[in-house]
Amino acid sequence: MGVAEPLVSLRGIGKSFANGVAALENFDLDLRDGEFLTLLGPSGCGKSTALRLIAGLATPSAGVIDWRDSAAAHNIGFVFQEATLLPWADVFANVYLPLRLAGKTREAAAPLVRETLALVGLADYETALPRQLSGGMKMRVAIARALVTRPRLLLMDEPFAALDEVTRFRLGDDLLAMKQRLDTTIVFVTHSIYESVYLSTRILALSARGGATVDAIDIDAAIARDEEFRTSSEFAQYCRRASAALRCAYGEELR
Ligand SMILES: Nc1ncnc2c1ncn2[C@@H]1O[C@H](COP(=O)(O)OP(=O)(O)OP(=O)(O)O)[C@@H](O)[C@H]1O
Repeated sequence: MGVAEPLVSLRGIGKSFANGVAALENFDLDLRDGEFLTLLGPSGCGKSTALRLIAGLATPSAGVIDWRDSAAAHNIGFVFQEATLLPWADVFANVYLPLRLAGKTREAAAPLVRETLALVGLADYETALPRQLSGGMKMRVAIARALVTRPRLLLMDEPFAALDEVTRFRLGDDLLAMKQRLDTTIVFVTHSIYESVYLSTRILALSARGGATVDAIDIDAAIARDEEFRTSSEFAQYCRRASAALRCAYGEELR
């Protein structure tokens, strides 16, 4: 992958709350089109706040968010740690929801909903209710719901944190396949160094206070993300660097 133009640029972003907490101070980010960017950092360093600002769910107290393509700004997928499905609605209805809100009829939306369910491996579960699904399957529905509008940008806030490790690995692999198929840019938040190295093309390690970037780690996008990579010395080296960056991000709190 060549050097791509930023999809969105954040410049000098500050975000303070009424209680006096400054979640972000002078935060800069150029999100490259097509990248898989992971924000890694201590609890409370402002990762979720950065996602919410990019999504337009919150407004910055300072700084500028500049979109190269305004259409991309208005079609963003968001996946949270909880799948947050409508419990009374079946899988089809949950995935159809964003299209329904956009005014599409069920008939018109059906091909896209079905294609998206197939993409996440749930083609046979259209009529299942959320309570009949495992945690991993619920998360697949949440991802399908986020992707059904074919957003250029997908924001994911610790989406796999509540899942067991094997499910996490599978979902990670499938997410990469979906990303490639749909050509989606992803910003991902995790506390897992291994997950960040395995999935990302770039990791930003953010400091405990104000979200300053303590390290930006580019991970060769050409590397195939598979078991061979997971057990390679290259993977171990990237993990060591990310781990050092995270220790640095915790700064004095660790001392
Ligand atoms: N609506 C709010 N009002 C007041 N303070 C807030 C609000 N939202 C976030 N904060 C504070 O801003 C700081 C950053 O929060 P944020 O959720 O962005 O961190 P995070 O890095 O995502 O944390 P975690 O890894 O624990 O999810 C925290 O100190 C948090 O308590």
